[in-house]
Amino acid sequence: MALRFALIGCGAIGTALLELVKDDAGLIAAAIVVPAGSEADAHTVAARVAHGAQVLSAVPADGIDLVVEAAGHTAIEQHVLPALQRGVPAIVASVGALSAPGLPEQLEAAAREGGTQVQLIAGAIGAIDALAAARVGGLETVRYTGRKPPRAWKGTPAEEGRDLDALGAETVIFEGTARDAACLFPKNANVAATVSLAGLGLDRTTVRLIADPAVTENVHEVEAAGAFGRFELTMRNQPLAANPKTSALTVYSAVRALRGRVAPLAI
Ligand SMILES: NC(=O)C1=CN([C@@H]2O[C@H](COP(=O)(O)OP(=O)(O)OC[C@H]3O[C@@H](n4cnc5c(N)ncnc54)[C@H](OP(=O)(O)O)[C@@H]3O)[C@@H](O)[C@H]2O)C=CC1
Ligand SMILES: O=C([O-])CC(=O)C(=O)O
Repeated sequence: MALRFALIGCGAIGTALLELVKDDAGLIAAAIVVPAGSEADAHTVAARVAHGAQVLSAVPADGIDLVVEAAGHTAIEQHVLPALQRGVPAIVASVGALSAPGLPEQLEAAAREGGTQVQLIAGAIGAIDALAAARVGGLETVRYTGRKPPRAWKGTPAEEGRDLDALGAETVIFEGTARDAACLFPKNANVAATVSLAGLGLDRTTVRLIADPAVTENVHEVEAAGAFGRFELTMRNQPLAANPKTSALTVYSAVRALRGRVAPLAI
């Protein structure tokens, strides 16, 4: 039987995800959940790539096997927690939401109450498997650097005291913990939270965020060292045309997680 999923958020990630899975026999987009007042755009997307999906402002109480969150930090408390409590598993892209004190514990409690599980996807970053495995042996340092073109930092605290359009050279816009990065840059530093949750935690992972007029990609670097040895990872991700803050790889990561729920052999 096909898996009926509810997609939360129908922006750059959500729309691209629906396009990619529209012909998957094992997956049915049963519902698209968007904020009240934003239904019109979601109906247009549904008519194109998700026939039969209901457009709603909450996850339906029945008939949903899985929720896929691609909306933003607020959607975790609003939609993911109640779904988990009802026993519906969840795939989450807005990993930075877990920087809010208490939210990881609330997610765990909700999943336990519902006898289910919440899966945090790797999203725009790689080597999360290696990092999480390395943690078993003990990690010493984990450093993450996120570098994006200036336009990707529009609408964030990076604009305070500087004109992003006038940057002539790379500029460090944040240095600190993964927790503060994820909290201050909710649409740009989910990856910082993901790296930290897989590795040394939100308060011991050091983060630098850079606006760089010399790059066109979203460049993510991780340096990790511990009992396992060390690794250096560089990702040069293509941003989505629909949202320059978001890498296309995030969509593919969500699709991979979704397909992994029904594939007879998953990798
Ligand atoms: N893990 C990772 O590597 C990455 C994670 N992300 C996460 O994914 C999120 C979505 O990214 P992207 O698609 O590019 O963003 P967009 O802004 O393009 O789309 C967000 C969509 O979610 C909707 N939305 C916002 N809040 C809610 C809510 N509480 N409930 C339901 N729908 C909601 C928006 O509706 P409206 O337009 O009406 O506000 C919009 O349809 C980011 O905010 C970020 O948290 C992003 C990139 C990488
Ligand atoms: O998509 C990316 O390149 C990373 C991103 O926005 C995030 O970590 O929130």
